[in-house]
Amino acid sequence: MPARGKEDMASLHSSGSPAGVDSDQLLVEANGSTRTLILNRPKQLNALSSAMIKELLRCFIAYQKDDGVKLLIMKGKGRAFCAGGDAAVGSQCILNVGWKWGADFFGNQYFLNYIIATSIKPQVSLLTGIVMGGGAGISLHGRFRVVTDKTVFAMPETALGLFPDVGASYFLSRLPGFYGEYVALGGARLDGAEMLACGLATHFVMSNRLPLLEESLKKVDTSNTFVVCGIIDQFAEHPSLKENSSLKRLEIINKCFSKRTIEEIISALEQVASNLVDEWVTTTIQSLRKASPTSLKITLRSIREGRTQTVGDCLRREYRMVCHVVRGDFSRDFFEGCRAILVDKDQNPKWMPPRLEQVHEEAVEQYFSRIDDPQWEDLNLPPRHSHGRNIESKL
Ligand SMILES: CC(C)(COP(=O)(O)OP(=O)(O)OC[C@H]1O[C@@H](n2cnc3c(N)ncnc32)[C@H](O)[C@@H]1OP(=O)(O)O)[C@@H](O)C(=O)NCCC(=O)NCCSC(=O)/C=C/c1ccc(O)cc1
Repeated sequence: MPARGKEDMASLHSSGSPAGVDSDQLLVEANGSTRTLILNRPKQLNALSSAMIKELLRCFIAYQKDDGVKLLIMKGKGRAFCAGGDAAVGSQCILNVGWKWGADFFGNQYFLNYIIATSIKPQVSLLTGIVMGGGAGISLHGRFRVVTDKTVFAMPETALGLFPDVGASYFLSRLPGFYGEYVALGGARLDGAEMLACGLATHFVMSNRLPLLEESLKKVDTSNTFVVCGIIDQFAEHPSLKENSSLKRLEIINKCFSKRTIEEIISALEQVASNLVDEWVTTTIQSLRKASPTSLKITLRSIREGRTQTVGDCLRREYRMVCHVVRGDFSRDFFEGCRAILVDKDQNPKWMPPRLEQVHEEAVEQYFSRIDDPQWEDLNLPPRHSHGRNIESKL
């Protein structure tokens, strides 16, 4: 993985396709001083390819220095905003080319997440439809996150043998109480109203009004966030939480997901289930039982560490973790998860080790260590000013 100490784009095109090839996967519309970036792989639910990540990075870096660009709008074509990194192609490339392909893919993606988190130009993401994994990474670090009545958000990586990355240990660990642990471990799906209430989203707009909002935003000629916020406010609504919303169970979530270990979390949930008939508790226990035991343990530690770290620290730590995952150093659950969920689609992954008690503390510890390879380097992120904690719960 090349160092990223400078915002140097030369290395970004060294290992992938030449600039311009696959460029239809990301469309860019210019209107005055706004740029609309459109993810354009609707058949794959806009899953992020290596080419898309490089092109997004090129755009973001160019816009930071371009006085003619004042506002960025990000959206997806079709029924999804973005269902994550392209794990189907990615896992095959890693198997065929080697783990360094994966390290390069994730290094570029996390660098993009960092540039977004520290961007001096405001970004408005129009999050309608599916927003998962890498899709959250390219939007939730930005200043404005607009959700709709059609938004379905999740960080489902523990079901895939991975862990919530793209800076999720930063943005999930800042949610109210232990809601972040709940969302990260069980891959729970949140709707637009829930995202707004917990602070992942900044605005809720009905999906049929998004085209009008977009037209208004395209006329913006300033980077002033108060002005941009004022425009979105004109379209925004304050939806109520559904009766079965997980946010109405925050007391239970805090009690159970604050436990020190996964085993204790599950046992606390089982205790609740024995005294309360609530489908939500049963579903939550089932999701945890179905996920990769290794993923669950490294995820819990990642979210806990993220609570006190900067976004850059979180991404650097996640990069170490993901390099161990793609090397298959301690477990090959990621490859098995991609096979079961995205390639063969039998939905029946065989995790190894299969049981929580077989994932020992020493194995978890190793995911947080440097990679034992003389050519490997930590993710090198340039010092930049973050626009800070912008997760504001409305509970
Ligand atoms: C619930 C979904 C989002 C929608 O379900 P659906 O409405 O029934 O639609 P389909 O599942 O039929 O999806 C339509 C198409 O999009 C494809 N797709 C849908 N998400 C994806 C997707 N993340 N990737 C690659 N094709 C996809 C999906 O395989 C399918 O392709 P095809 O069968 O050829 O029509 C479902 O597709 C789904 O669970 N997707 C996986 C979402 C997910 O776990 N995302 C976050 C984790 S992804 C991640 O962490 C990345 C890892 C990665 C690791 C290494 C790398 O090198 C690169 C990346």
